[in-house]
Formats: sequence, structure tokens, C-alpha cells
Amino acid sequence: MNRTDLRGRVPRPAELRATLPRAEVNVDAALHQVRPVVDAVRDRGVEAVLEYTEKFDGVRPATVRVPQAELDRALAELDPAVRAALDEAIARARTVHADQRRGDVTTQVADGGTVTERWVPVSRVGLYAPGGLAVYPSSVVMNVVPAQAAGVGSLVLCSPPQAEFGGLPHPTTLAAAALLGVDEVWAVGGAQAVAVLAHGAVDTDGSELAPVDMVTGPGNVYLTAAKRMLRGIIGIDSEAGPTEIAILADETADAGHVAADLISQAEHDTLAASVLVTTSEQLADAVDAELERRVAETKHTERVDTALRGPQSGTVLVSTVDEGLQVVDAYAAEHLEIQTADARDVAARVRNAGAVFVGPYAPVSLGDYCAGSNHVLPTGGFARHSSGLSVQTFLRGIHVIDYSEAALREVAGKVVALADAEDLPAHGEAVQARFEGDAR
Ligand SMILES: NC(=O)c1ccc[n+]([C@@H]2O[C@H](COP(=O)([O-])OP(=O)(O)OC[C@H]3O[C@@H](n4cnc5c(N)ncnc54)[C@H](O)[C@@H]3O)[C@@H](O)[C@H]2O)c1
Ligand SMILES: N[C@H](CO)Cc1c[nH]c[nH+]1
Ligand SMILES: [Zn+2]
Repeated sequence: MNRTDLRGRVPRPAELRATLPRAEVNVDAALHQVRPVVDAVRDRGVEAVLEYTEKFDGVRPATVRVPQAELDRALAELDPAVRAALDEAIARARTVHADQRRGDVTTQVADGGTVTERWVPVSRVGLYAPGGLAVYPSSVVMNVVPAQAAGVGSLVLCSPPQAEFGGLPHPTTLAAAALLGVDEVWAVGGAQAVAVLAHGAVDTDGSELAPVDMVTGPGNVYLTAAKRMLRGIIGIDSEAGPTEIAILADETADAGHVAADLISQAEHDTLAASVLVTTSEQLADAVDAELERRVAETKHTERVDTALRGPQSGTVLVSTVDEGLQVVDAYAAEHLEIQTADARDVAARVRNAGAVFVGPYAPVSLGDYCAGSNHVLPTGGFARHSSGLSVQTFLRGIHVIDYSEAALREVAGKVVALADAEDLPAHGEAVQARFEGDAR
């Protein structure tokens, strides 16, 4: 991998961000490419969806909505070992996400005056499970579990149709939806999926594809561009693009484990990013040697090799673990592994990451499937300001203001003073109107 030596001269965060490896995921360029797709789906509905599906996915499904019989069939034919693994992943994710649900909070502000924050689920949500270079039944779990735990009443899952499965999404994706109790699945991917979720359409059999209020889920640059473009018509979660792993390691780390973990995420995409930040040049050399051997032996050698050689991947040498923390905080990785002595203490000091994996027995692959945590996480540095999917993503906090006459009277003068200070006197008059008979 490329090497950057920052030993003894770690620059300030803004400069550091420019120095670190990062993918050129050009969402702006993709915006131009997906605009005609989004506009055509808005104007011509399913006819346009199917045209673009044929163009990009090489297949034309009979209907966009997957028939219930296909969901039942996929579940009945699911390999028992995969079913057991999905059951475990679902159970652990449900346990973790159930604990995230917030209760309503009422605050007594004055005698007779309360403000309540009431948490209300989004009514109808579109969830996306990718299906281009790889298929992602695990992303079905990671989208559906928090949405259900939040109490979202109506869910639709979209995933690209696969030519080898006759225009249906991958059977394991369908089986995962069935296991989770999702019965509305649409065979559509990429920008056309986001567009039809946002605008709705009429399916080829005359049934309604009802629009949603929000779209969540990871995907490639076209999906991300469409989400960015349609934001406002729909709500979206944080951008979750090409996968990233950063590993902060010292001389105590095992080079074989570090290399295996870097490869595991490079396997997703040629644009995936694998970054090692280390205090040990010896470890960096050993990891490079391990990569050489392991990349040749892994199944997706070409994809992994391209990702690891890309400008978005590399090794950064630092003098101390503290400097390493500055580097990984500036980078704000989707996944950050801490493989140092005192890994727990170091992990507790991380400020910016989508998820932190502590010590030698918490590889990112565990979080991808079975830790119970969510794997739809912010990429591209979005972890500096955004979180991954959680129950909170699907809830809106509504403030409920309840004041008695006496409580309003007590604060009326303050409202009037602030309204006058902003030269918005009608605001003050709206309060005074309630007390017009009062002596001043
Ligand atoms: N951050 C996360 O939480 C997370 C989780 C899982 C996967 N991922 C990432 O999601 C991505 C999945 O990407 P993918 O491509 O495998 O699947 P995808 O489902 O996102 O994209 C496939 C779709 O892209 C569309 N498409 C393909 N070429 C196009 C073109 N030239 N113009 C317009 N649209 C086009 C097609 O319609 C197709 O249905 C990977 O980068 C992976 O790393 C991220
Ligand atoms: N690492 C991906 C992004 O967090 C999620 C995933 C799904 N399947 C395997 N990995
Ligand atoms: Zn992964």
C-alpha cells in the first residue's frame, strides 16, 4: 500500500484531511448522470423504471413489486445454515436496537407550563439493500431491524433485480425480507429505486407503488447521488457509500489479522478504502508482506488489489498512539479498529468514527453480520457529523408546548420585549391579545 510518513510532524486537522488517503467518489459528477433517470421516473413512472433497469441491470422484471409467492419460495428454499445465521444476526440486532428506543420526556418549565418531546416514527420508509458487485441480505437486516424497533408502520424494501434470477432480487435478500416480516419488496436498484420511492408510480399490473417519506440504506455513487438530489421530497439517512476501514495499530498487533481485516473491506468495491495508521514501521512492513500473500489467495483478488493500490488506501506512520488518534479523528472512518496495547482506553478517546472495534477479537466482519451493532455507517468523513442507522434515524421528536393562562401571563412581557427587539411586534400582540382586559 502507499505509505505516508507523518512521524513527528502531524499537521493540523484541516491540513491533515487533505494529506490522508481518501477515495475520489465524485458524487457531483454522478448527480449529472442520474438527473435524467430521476426526471424520467418522475415523469413517466414504471415505464422509465423498467427502461433504466434493462439498461443498468440487464433484465426487465414483469412487475416492480415482487409477488408474495416469490418471498415465500425464497424462504422455503433458504439454506438452513444461512437461515440459522440470519436468525442469529436478527436476534442480536433486535436486542441492541430495542435498547435504543427513547421514551417521551416532559419538562416542567414553569407552574402550569410544560414542554414534552414526543418521539413519533416516520410513517412510510423505503429501505435499500445493494445488489451490484455483491448482494447484501445482511443490509436488509440492518435497515429493517431499527425501522421496526422505531415502530415504522409501513416498510418497502428495494434491491436490484438479478438477471440470473429472472429479474428478482437475490433469493437470500428475499428470504431475509420474509424472515423479518417485510412483505413489500420492489425489484429496482440504483437511482431509479430512489426516484420511484420518492415519487411513487403505478406498477405494470395496475397496482400502486405508493411513495415513501424517507429512504435509507447504503449503495454506490449513483444511489448516493439520487438520495442527495431527492432530499427534501424525501428524508434520507447519512450518506453510506463505498466501505472504509481504518486500523490504528502499534507493535503489539498481529500483522496477519491486520492484513485480513484490510482485505475484508477492500473486497466490497474497487473504491473501498483500507487505511493502516501505525506507530510501528516493522508492523507496516509485515502487513505489506501479509497483504502480498493473502491478496493473491483471496477470491476477489482483482477487486481487492485495485482497492488496496488506489489513492484511497495506504499506510500512515506516526510517532505515538496519541498522534495516531489525531490522524484517525481527522480521517473519521466508517469503521475504526483499535489494535494497540490498552485498546479499550485508546478506543474511549476516539472522537470521530462510524463504529469502533476494540482489540484483537472485534474485527469489522463481526460488526458486518453478527455483533448486534448496525453496519449502515457514514463514509467519506461524514462520521465527523453524522451517525449510522439506529432506531433514532426513524423517529422524529415533536415538541408539545402546553401552557396555562397563568403560565403565559407570567412570561408575556418577555415575549413582547423579544418580539419588539426583532421588530416583529405582531408576535408580541398575539400574546397581548389574550390579556387585553388586564391592568398594565
Ligand atoms: N456504508 C455502508 O453501510 C455499506 C454497507 C453495504 C455496502 N456498502 C457499499 O455499497 C456499495 C454497493 O454498490 P453496488 O454497486 O455493489 O450495488 P448498488 O445496489 O448500490 O448499485 C447497483 C445499481 O447501480 C445502478 N447502476 C450501475 N451502473 C450505473 C450507471 N452507469 N449509471 C447509473 N446507475 C448505474 C444499477 O441500477 C444497479 O441496480 C459498495 O460501494 C459497498 O461498499 C456500504
Ligand atoms: N462492511 C459493509 C459496510 O459497513 C457492510 C457489509 C455487508 N456485508 C458485508 N459487509
Ligand atoms: Zn463488509
